[in-house]
Amino acid sequence: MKKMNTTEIEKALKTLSGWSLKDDMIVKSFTFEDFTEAFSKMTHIAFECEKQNHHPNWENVYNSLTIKLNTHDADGVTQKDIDLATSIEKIIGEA
Ligand SMILES: C[C@H](O)[C@H](O)[C@H]1CNC2=NC(N)=NC(=O)C2=N1
Repeated sequence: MKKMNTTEIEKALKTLSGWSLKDDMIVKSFTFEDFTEAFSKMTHIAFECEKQNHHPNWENVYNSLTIKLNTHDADGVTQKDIDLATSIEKIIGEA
């Protein structure tokens, strides 16, 4: 899949909320009520990642979660990252 340029990425990020471009990755941090909620969301996200065969770089510290997405083969951001970020937004928005 083709690596997107900065203009294309910034345009795509306008369809999402709170994601930014940093070091050739799209990044967002989330804060949850507690570790149980954070890990529950991570589990849900993990199943979606398997479906899409696209996986995050992420860091969880207690109730916080930082997700960074890129595409290894393209060495940058592709539509696959935008699609996964869109799915993650949906999952986080669910009760
Ligand atoms: C072989 C397999 O398709 C690849 O390693 C997949 C798996 N998950 C992936 N996840 C992410 N974020 N980027 C990739 O390029 C990627 N590639």
